[in-house]
Amino acid sequence: MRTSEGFVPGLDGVIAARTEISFLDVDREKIVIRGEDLIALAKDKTYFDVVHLLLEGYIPSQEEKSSLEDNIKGYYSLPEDTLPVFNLLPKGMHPMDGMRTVISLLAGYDTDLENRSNKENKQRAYELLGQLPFITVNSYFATEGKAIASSDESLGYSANFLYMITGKKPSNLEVEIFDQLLLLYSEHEMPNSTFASRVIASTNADMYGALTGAISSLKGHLHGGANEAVMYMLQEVDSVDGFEALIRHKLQNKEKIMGFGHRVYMKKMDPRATITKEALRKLCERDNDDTLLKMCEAGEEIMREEKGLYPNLDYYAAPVYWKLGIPIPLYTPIFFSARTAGLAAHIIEQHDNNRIFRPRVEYTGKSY
Ligand SMILES: CC(=O)SCCNC(=O)CCNC(=O)[C@H](O)C(C)(C)COP(=O)(O)OP(=O)(O)OC[C@H]1O[C@@H](n2cnc3c(N)ncnc32)[C@H](O)[C@@H]1OP(=O)(O)O
Ligand SMILES: O=C([O-])CC(=O)C(=O)O
Repeated sequence: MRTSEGFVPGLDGVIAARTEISFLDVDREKIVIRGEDLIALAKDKTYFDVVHLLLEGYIPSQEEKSSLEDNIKGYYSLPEDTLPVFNLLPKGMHPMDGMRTVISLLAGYDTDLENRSNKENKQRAYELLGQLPFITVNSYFATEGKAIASSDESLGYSANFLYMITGKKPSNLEVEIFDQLLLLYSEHEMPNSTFASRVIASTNADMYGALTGAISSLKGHLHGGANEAVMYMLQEVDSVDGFEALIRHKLQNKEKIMGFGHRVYMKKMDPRATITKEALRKLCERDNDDTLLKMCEAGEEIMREEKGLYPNLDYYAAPVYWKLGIPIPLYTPIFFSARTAGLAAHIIEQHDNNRIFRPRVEYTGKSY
């Protein structure tokens, strides 16, 4: 819908940036990242392949990937004097708000904060990616009143991330599935959070500021917060019949069902959801219990029949997180942590070729 003055509610379909980073090619069911298809990459590449692709522009060789992992491992911990801030986070605060606070604080530890060069920005992004598992997990633990967890540097990035969350050495299957989730969440063109970060970066604000804006955006239930909402909904019942009745009841009450619909995919399945559905199937097989899969499939069926709507990534990601033993308040923080690779690429691109965002309005106020 475009009004006579050119106003498009929600900027639906409006082109807001020229980018070399990514594009959703819905017709060809591809999520194009610097010329590669994320959906194809999800089958045989890892999160760090995509981190390298996003920040360096190409899929790394095995050697380049190992050196990237080693480099990022060097940033697993935070400056010692930032640690007390975790204890100051109020109990019961959502960890997304804790993360927003800690990332904001890190700006004060950047000795070259006003440097927006491509090289310096990339270095910042790598340091943050190294620090994010610590920030994510401990923002949750602190707000739960639990002791700070430390990293295990003998483990790979995804294995360590999962280990810090659960306190158990994860199996190969668990690491593979968790890494694939990080990869799938890493970048998605111009969602609200990416737009928010580019708008902030366009004032020449620093990366920490742009990322804290993105965290705030991503927390909302219409965006990243949906994965937590999906799991709370699944927990309301414990059977396929119960879930069907719940969804029908919500639809009758004209409630939105979390995990369905998407501004760009609209009446099509998010291709990432097909992959997470498969991951859920594997975890259900491992547990010899397919209740969660059957519940989700029943919800999918009702939404297709009643609304012509399909799952987005968050719908099947939620039960996958659950099966991996991850507490629900960490679902959106993990999304943000993975997405920092894509967000950083966008912030860097904005800084490298900037014009401040400053749109106009259609005035509907009192006459003057
Ligand atoms: C990884 C991610 O961040 S993906 C997004 C995660 N968010 C969610 O899962 C939240 C649920 N989904 C939604 O709220 C929406 O589909 C959004 C926010 C994702 C997209 O919003 P928009 O593009 O503005 O679509 P909009 O909300 O206008 O929906 C269009 C129509 O479909 C309906 N609709 C859209 N999503 C849903 C839903 N999940 N449940 C029920 N109805 C829905 C709307 O009510 C509207 O119906 P109407 O035309 O009769 O009024
Ligand atoms: O693209 C969007 O609007 C939301 C989304 O799926 C994502 O950020 O992964």
